[in-house]
Order: sequence, then structure tokens, then C-alpha cells
Amino acid sequence: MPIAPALAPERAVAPFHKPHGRRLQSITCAVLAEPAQPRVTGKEDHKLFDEAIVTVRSGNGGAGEVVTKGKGKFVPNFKYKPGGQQPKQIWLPAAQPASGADGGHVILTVDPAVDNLLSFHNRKKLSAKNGANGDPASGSSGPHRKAGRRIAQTPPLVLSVPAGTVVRRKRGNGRQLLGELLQPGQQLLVATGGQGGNGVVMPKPGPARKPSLHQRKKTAALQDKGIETVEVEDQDWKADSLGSPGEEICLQLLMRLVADIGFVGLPNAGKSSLLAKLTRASPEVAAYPFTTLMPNLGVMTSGPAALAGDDQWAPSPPVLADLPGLIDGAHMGRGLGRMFLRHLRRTAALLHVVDASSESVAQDYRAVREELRLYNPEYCERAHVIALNKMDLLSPEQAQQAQADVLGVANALQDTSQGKTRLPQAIVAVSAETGLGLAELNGALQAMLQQVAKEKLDSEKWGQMSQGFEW
Ligand SMILES: Nc1nc2c(ncn2[C@@H]2O[C@H](COP(=O)(O)OP(=O)(O)OP(=O)(O)O)[C@@H](O)[C@H]2O)c(=O)[nH]1
Ligand SMILES: [Mg+2]
Repeated sequence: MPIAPALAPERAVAPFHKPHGRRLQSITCAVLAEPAQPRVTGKEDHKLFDEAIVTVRSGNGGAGEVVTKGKGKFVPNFKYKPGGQQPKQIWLPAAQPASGADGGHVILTVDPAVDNLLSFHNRKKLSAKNGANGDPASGSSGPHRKAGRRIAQTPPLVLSVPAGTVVRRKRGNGRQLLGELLQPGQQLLVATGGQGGNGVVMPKPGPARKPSLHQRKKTAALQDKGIETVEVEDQDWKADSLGSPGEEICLQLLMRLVADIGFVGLPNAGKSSLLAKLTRASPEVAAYPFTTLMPNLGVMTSGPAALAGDDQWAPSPPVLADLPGLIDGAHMGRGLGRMFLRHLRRTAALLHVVDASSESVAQDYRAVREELRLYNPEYCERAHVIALNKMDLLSPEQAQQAQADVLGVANALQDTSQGKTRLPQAIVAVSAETGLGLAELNGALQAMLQQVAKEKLDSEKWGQMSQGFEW
């Protein structure tokens, strides 16, 4: 399981100041071990891989430097070498005090190497670094001191998420959509770091200044007119020098697979076996139901580009997603159904894998179509291909019969739905075991994707044409 580099545990360092503020001579810095995190067990992975709730905190802004008016101070000179001509410390006039640095932001970014949200279950709160306090030696001031000098920036906390992550902010019972991350490298700023405080010049302490003759005359003139004058002491410098606090927000991350074709079918139909044959993926295959607990992705190794016609993007080979098996009542949460049906939302087309050696081939296909319809009727309007698998176990007559039965069900479903359910684009007889019909299946999937791309292009053109048209 890939772990995002940003999530590498940070080590907490105990403060090495005495309670009364004096610095200890010898370094007694203790490194506290990370408290034991609750580990996500392998058994629960399939329930947690696509959803996480995590609290993130951006860094506080650093406090600005406060210097007394008219004064300056000595700061270390880093060019100093023992025995050299350079002074050990240099005098810094107090006219331009250093500002505090801004706190670190929290940014989510799509990392193609990350394919789940499991790593977020181990860390409930993730915090960016606080901004450095205004200290010329640590370089936090920058532009105030010298034109063109870069301000020392606090590095953001960058969290890697998989493509297809929807980010919401939790507020009480409500959720606010912050964004959706789809393309590799895409970034989303979720919490802005607090602003650093300004470097300020503190008014000179001492006895109250006697007003000048001019001021006294002015005050007397105003009093003659009946206007009272009050001397106001400037106390704002204190607030100016403080950095603003960072934000703490609770995020809900929800991942939806981004694939071109989703594999659906009853458990044991041979979905994972077919994925292994069509791509370089190596999912677990076994002769018991629900072998697949989490979706597997694979990239088709041959054929034209996925969704060709999408000119903006460089053509990329189609991505196939093998989902866990569906059973009757999946749309209501039976088996693993509901948890994974939502992952079909971003798949352009479907591959129905049917076990042709089953005694009820037609009924198996009908059951899966029905579950899709009940979960989201729009799924039945998508282009799909049927793969009648395990043909090596059937005689030629049985194979023909199975194809006829499945086609009969597809026609019947289209009639009853009054044309809302699509007919399959192709019915291909295959065997993942012997490799029979795999080339035809590959061709049928490519043709289906080209058809989908063409339909998408046509609908976009139609949308553009109808936009400027008044009915
Ligand atoms: N004879 C034969 N057996 C097959 C064929 N394809 C798959 N199998 C077997 O069928 C069983 C189930 O295959 P899987 O690929 O795990 O099926 P699945 O649809 O992914 O199953 P779940 O992950 O449980 O939903 C395994 O024992 C495979 O060896 C085939 O074409 N012919
Ligand atoms: Mg499987």
C-alpha cells in the first residue's frame, strides 16, 4: 500500500527551556515517540479504502519583531570566521523590524501512485508548520529589510490523495463541497496559513512628552471654538505584531474510481481472471465468491487510445476496473454491493461478465442489470458489452444457446423499460482460462469506447450549437 510522503510521521521534540524561561546549557532534548496509532486491519480495508475523515490545521502566522523606537540591536554575523576581519555581530538599526512569516498552508494533491485513502485512517489530525517569528537571524523578515529579498516561506503540508477524490468540509451535520481532484498533479488548497504579524516599532517608553508651543496654541484655539481635544495613545502596535492563527477544518474525503470500463457480474463469474488477461494487473483469483474485496485497476495493453476524440488530453490507454461481485439486493447493501456501485459513476462504459457454465445464464445477467437499475437507472443507459465467460466448459450448442438466452433477456429488458435500457453493444464468447475470444473481446471494448467518445463529442457539439440558438 503506497503511503504518501507527506504523511511520514513527524517527531515531537520536547521544549528545552526551563519553566522559568532560562535556556539550559547542555542539550537535554528528548524525542518523544509517536503514540501508537490504531492500525487499519487487512480485514477492514475494503470498508475504509475509499472514505476518510481527517482534521487538518494550517500553521499560525509568526509574530513580528518588536523594537523600541530609536534603538537598534546586535545580530549574529554569519560571515564571521574566527581570526577573520569580519565583526562577530553587526549592528542592526531598529528602524525596520522583521515581520513574522506566514503559517504553512494545507494542500491536497493527486498522486498517481496512491490508489486509496487508507493512510488517512492512521492520522486523525495533520498540522502544517507555524510561521517563524520575526527574527532577522532566521531570515523571516525579508522585504521590509531589503528590497528584492525573498521572504522565508513556511513549507505547506502537502497530502497525497488518489485521483477521483471528492473533498468536503464537515460543519456540524452539514457538508460543504470544497472541490474534486481528478487529474494527476491537480492541487486543492484546503486550509490557508495564518498571516505573519508585522514588525513594529514600539513607542519609546518614558515620561509623557510635554506638548510643543504650536500644539498648545492649536488646542487653545480649538477650545475657544468649544471643541474638546483628547490625546490618544497608540496601542495598536501590540496587535499588529501578532500573527493570525491558522484554520482547523474537518475534511471528508470520498474517493470514486476513475476508469473507462467497469467490470460487473455475479461473484465467481471470472471478472478478475479477465482483468488479468486483458491487462498487466494481477488480481487475486479463487474459486469462492467475494475473492475481490477492493476494486482492481488495470490498463489495457493494446489498442487505440481511450475516449479518442478528447483532443485536449494526450491519448492514454483505457483503464479497466474490476469490482467486487454483485448479488441480489446489492443496491440495498447486501454483500459488498452498495459500497462499490457508486464507483461506477465515473466509468464511461461497462463490461458484464457472465458465467456461461451456470445453470441460469439468462437469470444471472438479468439479476445484475436489475441491481444496476435499482441503484441508479442511469447505469442501464450506458454502453455495455457482455462477456460470456468459461466457454471452455461448454459444448458449441450450449454456447449458442447461452448467447441466445442472454440476447433474449436484453431485448426483453429494453422493451419493458420503453427503450431506456441499452442493448449490449456486443456479446462475446470468451474463456479466461484458455484465452478463447480474448482478441474479440479486446476489439469489442475498444469499439465501445470509440462509440462512447463519438457520442460525447456529438452531444458537446450539439450543446454548443444549441447555446446560441433561440427557440
Ligand atoms: N474453467 C474456467 N474457469 C474459470 C474461467 N475464468 C475464471 N475461472 C475460474 O472461476 C473462479 C472465479 O474466478 P474469479 O476471476 O476470481 O471470479 P470473480 O468474478 O473475480 O469473483 P469475485 O471476485 O468473487 O467476484 C476461479 O477459480 C477461476 O479459476 C474460465 O474461463 N474457465
Ligand atoms: Mg474477483
